[in-house]
Amino acid sequence: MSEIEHNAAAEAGKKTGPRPGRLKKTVVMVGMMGAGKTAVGRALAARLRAPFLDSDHEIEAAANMTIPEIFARDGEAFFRKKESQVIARLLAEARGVLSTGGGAFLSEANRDMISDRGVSVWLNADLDVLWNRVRHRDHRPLLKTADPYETLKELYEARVPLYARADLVVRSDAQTPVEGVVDRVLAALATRPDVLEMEE
Ligand SMILES: Nc1ncnc2c1ncn2[C@@H]1O[C@H](COP(=O)(O)OP(=O)(O)OP(=O)(O)O)[C@@H](O)[C@H]1O
Ligand SMILES: O=C(O)C1=C[C@@H](O)[C@@H](O)[C@H](O)C1
Ligand SMILES: [Mg+2]
Repeated sequence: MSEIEHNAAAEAGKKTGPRPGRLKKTVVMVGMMGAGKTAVGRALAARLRAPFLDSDHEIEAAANMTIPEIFARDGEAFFRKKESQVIARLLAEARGVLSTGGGAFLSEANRDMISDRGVSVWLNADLDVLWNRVRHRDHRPLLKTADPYETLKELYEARVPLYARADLVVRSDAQTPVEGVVDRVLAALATRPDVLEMEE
């Protein structure tokens, strides 16, 4: 068999292997800002042909304000209340992929809702990777401090033990493109027939 034929056969073989099928629970992406919850969640939903939901986006749409505007006008506690309400609504409404905001999984009530109706996936990235992804953007109000790197580091260190309570952990590193991280999430979900049916 020529190399081209061999590659074609390998491709065809891949297509006949088990493929992701129906979602039985909502896949909930959790983790730090910049981990890729939105980018990976959207691409994962497309691969699963499932609805994509993003709690930050839904909060902004419902308030007709941006997240920095909500923090500035109403404060973080108000934002967190809205975030919990939106997550409850999205978990009840659709079965799909739900990307949360970076602080959503810190609340015990949110974690309980998520584990009742979904499966949580922590996208875990090293601090320097997170920093490189968030440093040039200014739409994250918690990083509007005199030393945003230090703030990100403090948030990271305080939050890691809580993110670690997620059902599944997937690495989101600097070398792996979004679709590669999606492959890792799918591989993790393939170990959970209670969440994702696989099709021959
Ligand atoms: N694996 C990756 N490879 C390259 N770029 C990535 C990867 N994952 C995320 N990014 C980029 O990093 C930036 C931050 O990603 P994203 O907005 O998805 O993070 P997030 O976890 O949703 O953050 P937040 O909690 O603030 O909503 C985006 O510009 C995104 O395209
Ligand atoms: O990490 C956080 O606490 C946040 C992350 C973003 O997704 C937004 O939800 C908001 O900027 C707060
Ligand atoms: Mg996001």
